[in-house]
Amino acid sequence: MSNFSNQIRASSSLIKRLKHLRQMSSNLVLMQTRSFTTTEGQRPTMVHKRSLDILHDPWFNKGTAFSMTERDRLDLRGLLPPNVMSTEQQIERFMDDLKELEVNARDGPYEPNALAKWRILNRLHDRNETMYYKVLIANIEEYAPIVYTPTVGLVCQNYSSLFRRPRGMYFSAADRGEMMSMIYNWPADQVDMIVVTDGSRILGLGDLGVQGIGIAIGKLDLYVAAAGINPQRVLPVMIDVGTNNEKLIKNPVYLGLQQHRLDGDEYVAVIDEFMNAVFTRWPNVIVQFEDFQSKWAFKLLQRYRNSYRMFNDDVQGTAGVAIAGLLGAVRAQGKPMIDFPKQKIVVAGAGSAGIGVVNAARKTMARMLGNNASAFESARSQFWIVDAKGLITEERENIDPDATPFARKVKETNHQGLREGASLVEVVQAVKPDVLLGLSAVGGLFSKEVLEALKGSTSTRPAIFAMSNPTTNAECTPEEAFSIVGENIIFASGSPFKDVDLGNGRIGHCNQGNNMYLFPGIGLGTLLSGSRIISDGMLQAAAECLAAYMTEEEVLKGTIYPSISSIRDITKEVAAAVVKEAIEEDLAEGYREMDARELQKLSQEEIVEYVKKNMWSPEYPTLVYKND
Ligand SMILES: NC(=O)C1=CN([C@@H]2O[C@H](COP(=O)(O)OP(=O)(O)OC[C@H]3O[C@@H](n4cnc5c(N)ncnc54)[C@H](O)[C@@H]3O)[C@@H](O)[C@H]2O)C=CC1
Ligand SMILES: CC(=O)C(=O)O
Ligand SMILES: [Mg+2]
Repeated sequence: MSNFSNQIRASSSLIKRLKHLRQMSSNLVLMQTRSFTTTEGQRPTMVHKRSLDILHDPWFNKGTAFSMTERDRLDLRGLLPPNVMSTEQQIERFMDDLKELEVNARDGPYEPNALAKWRILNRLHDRNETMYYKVLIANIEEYAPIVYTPTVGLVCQNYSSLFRRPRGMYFSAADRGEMMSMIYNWPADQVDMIVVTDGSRILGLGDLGVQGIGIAIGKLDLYVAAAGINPQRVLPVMIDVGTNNEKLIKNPVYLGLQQHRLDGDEYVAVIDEFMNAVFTRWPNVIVQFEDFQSKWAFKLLQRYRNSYRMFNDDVQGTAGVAIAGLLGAVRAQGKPMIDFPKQKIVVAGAGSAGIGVVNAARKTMARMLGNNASAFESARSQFWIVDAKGLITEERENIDPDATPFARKVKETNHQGLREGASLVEVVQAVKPDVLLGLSAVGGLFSKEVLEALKGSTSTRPAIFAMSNPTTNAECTPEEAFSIVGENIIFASGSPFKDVDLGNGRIGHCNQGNNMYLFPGIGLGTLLSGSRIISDGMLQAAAECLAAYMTEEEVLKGTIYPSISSIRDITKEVAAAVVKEAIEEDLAEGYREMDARELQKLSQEEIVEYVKKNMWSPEYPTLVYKND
């Protein structure tokens, strides 16, 4: 009997509790409903979350509509693009995107499936990082062109409408004086790798302002997939100092600051503040500068490279990849690498990438010639640089200081029948180069006339590097190169192209000459060596490792770069070469339990093993709840 009455008592108290809970939840729904039909003077909604947890909660997330005071109150500052939007603007942006998708799906002005694939992959990235990277690694050949060049270019061009869930951090000109506290809004305690851009020159697509964050995200995808950097420890960063792209300034749904770019000391002060903030919070982080316009790329590199762990991928990564390819082209002619200083090289483009390549190639030649002043001078004379104004000579007015060392001397140009501003065709006709290398961002620059002129090359196997990105900016296609110059050429492009069918079972091989073969290994090697800076020697070791990766048989067949399907293996080797060089230069300070003394003791094989062991792989860990 007493048992029975106990049960009655228990169930009536349970019913009371349930009623109470139901009342509470309907109050909550009421509060939430009210908070979403905002009216002035309305009671606020209490949230027990902060930072990314709010942005990832569909109940509370307002995306770009969070006001600046809310961003400050909820630790959201820096986690969203700087432009605060109204609900109407958000809906306009969303509808634009929806309609764009319909247009793309109907007539495919670019590559409609590529963008659709990016959207699907991006959603997977937001839902489940482990699965995302498993898919990416297993299908890298198919999906690198989606998360990286060329599709990432299209993504950046359309980022204001594609933007859904924020990824990475945004620092803007309006955040001056606040960055040191903002950096602590990032939820991860440790960050190993940052890719930062100011959006001023995204691939060959020009100034895309805040939308350039897409390139930082794409590069970090390769850091995870190729170098095995833990995805919880990467951080894409956009420094929004405005944009000089008038279309974006006028676009009502643009996500960034709608003002012209800061310049001069004001600009440098913003970048300085950012560098100070990130290295204060994460002293061991590595910062890769990406797609900064040439004007700032070199200056910032010189400013920071001796005091911070940083490098500029467009200047230094591209240079290393080009050198590996140029050495491969020498071997493909059946000559030893040491013949490299005899190569005549015409370069179209004198920006961060072009000048980066000629500087590094000149140093490589000089080293092969004895590494003295006369070797350095002699190496200079192997390069002809053509920019938007034609051949660069001493007679150029207002010559860019970075190009000055390569300006041809008047007596040399006279001797060759050339002159200041000579066209690319004239230069190729007169020089008869072994190599024609394009980093101009001008699609089709290697026209029929230019390629016809290259048929006069004195090389037994002329090499064409159409390295500009994305695909439409390539200086020529492999079909044009093989059909006009001949089947015996070496061809490489920055974005992927298919091999060319030359008939009768013969294939014209299309290499991808892209800094993706080096930057992941440079970053990983620097991290695992614990080097405080990234030295020229470490970059050179990376380039030489890539050059040596290809066998004699492969280069003779015209394959001077590896297939992207082996990028994880190449990256491991490149990283090991970087670690070894850092040890030899006495820069290595160690990483975690591997201190500097332990590193010194490692053999070549042990270094490779050490690198391999520290590469993250996408496997689900067992999760256990811990109440801190
Ligand atoms: N394959 C790869 O790994 C990489 C490719 N790139 C590509 O290189 C290109 C250039 O990048 P940056 O040097 O940073 O750009 P930039 O804008 O600083 O330089 C472009 C250069 O091309 C020159 N140019 C323009 N029109 C020309 C013409 N008609 N003839 C000859 N030269 C001309 C300009 O005067 C300038 O010197 C971009 O398309 C970029 O995507 C950059 C880095 C890596
Ligand atoms: C590949 C690369 O870094 C660029 O095109 O800028
Ligand atoms: Mg770049």
